[in-house]
Amino acid sequence: MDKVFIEGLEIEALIGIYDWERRIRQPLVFDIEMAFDNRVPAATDAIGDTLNYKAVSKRVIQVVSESDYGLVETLAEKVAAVILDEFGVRHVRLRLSKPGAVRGARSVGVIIERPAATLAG
Ligand SMILES: Nc1nc2c(c(=O)[nH]1)N=C([C@H](O)[C@@H](O)CO)CN2
Repeated sequence: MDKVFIEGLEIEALIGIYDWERRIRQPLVFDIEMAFDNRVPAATDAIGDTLNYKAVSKRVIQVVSESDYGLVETLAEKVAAVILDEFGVRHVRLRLSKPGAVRGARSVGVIIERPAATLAG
């Protein structure tokens, strides 16, 4: 399956389980891979036929900027759900990095893969 990806999308967020983290905003970095059949936009050369990575990026920035969670797991799940629900994506792989969270580590975080919910019946 083809993919559309967004790499290294840095967004400041209110995130963390400790008191000091509730008082600041911290940088998060998103790497997102979305399954999409790119043959149609390749044939038409029309932006309207694409999974528009700029539109997805803008929506992710909005969701993350307005979010307020303790765990990166919770935020990753929320962002994945928005991509699947609002952009008609059938499968998403999302890596959420929290650089600087652990001294000595370049980064920490989570990687999740979620298929779109299949309809019963
Ligand atoms: N699996 C996780 N472990 C930790 C998280 C998290 O969100 N998921 N968060 C923290 C703290 O907020 C940390 O980032 C502060 O340095 C610790 N472990």
